[in-house]
Amino acid sequence: MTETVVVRDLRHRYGSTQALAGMTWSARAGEVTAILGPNGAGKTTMVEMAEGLRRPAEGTVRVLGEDPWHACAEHRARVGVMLQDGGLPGGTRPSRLLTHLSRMYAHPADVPTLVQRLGIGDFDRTTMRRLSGGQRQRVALAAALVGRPQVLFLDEPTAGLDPHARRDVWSLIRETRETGTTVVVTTHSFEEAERVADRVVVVARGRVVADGTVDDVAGGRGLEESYFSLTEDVR
Ligand SMILES: Nc1ncnc2c1ncn2[C@@H]1O[C@H](COP(=O)(O)OP(=O)(O)OP(=O)(O)O)[C@@H](O)[C@H]1O
Repeated sequence: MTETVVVRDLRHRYGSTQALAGMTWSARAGEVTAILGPNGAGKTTMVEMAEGLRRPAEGTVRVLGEDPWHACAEHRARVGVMLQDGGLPGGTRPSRLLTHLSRMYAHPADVPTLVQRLGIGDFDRTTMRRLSGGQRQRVALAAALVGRPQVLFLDEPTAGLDPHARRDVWSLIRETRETGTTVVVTTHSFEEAERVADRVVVVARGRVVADGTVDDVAGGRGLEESYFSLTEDVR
């Protein structure tokens, strides 16, 4: 299987904080890779580098074979991004925004289908700024999917969602993987990792401390227990 996201020996400091201390992992096409790790472990910093939003001080990132920092518009159109804070304009209504975004792509997803799958129709007459956190989260996910990306980065996609919405998002993630997309999900939820991930990367203090299938990392004692022993010294 093709490795479509490759992170090699990434190092990065913010002043005296060593955010990344030699981070190495990769993700493959048609698989969901979950990145788990305590607050401050370096997940967001690393994902921002893979998205081309931040330039690594040292090390390399390749997404679909290219350096995301120097990538052209065509490359960026093949990568879907869902950020924690959404970054979506406040004055528009969800479907209008998604239709607008879909016109930026040559082969977009069908907006009414996305709206229906993510239950956006229930609040589609409300402007973005008046939506609840969970509703905004669903629109942010739809915005990441609308270009039918080959690589999809999801930063805590179900944080703050109710159980029904969480289940819908998980099935959408699995369906997206079935189309051959590489999905990279950062999460604090063991349940999420167990339900959607093919591979799990556990990070702590800017390094990978475990990497493999969910079963590999769980090591017969459950993902949660294994995670606590892997990251014990961090707190
Ligand atoms: N812009 C910044 N300036 C200074 N320090 C930063 C900046 N961004 C992150 N850091 C620090 O770098 C470290 C890694 O942060 P990062 O946000 O990458 O972690 P994370 O694993 O995504 O955490 P969380 O689970 O809380 O989202 C933390 O110690 C954080 O305080």
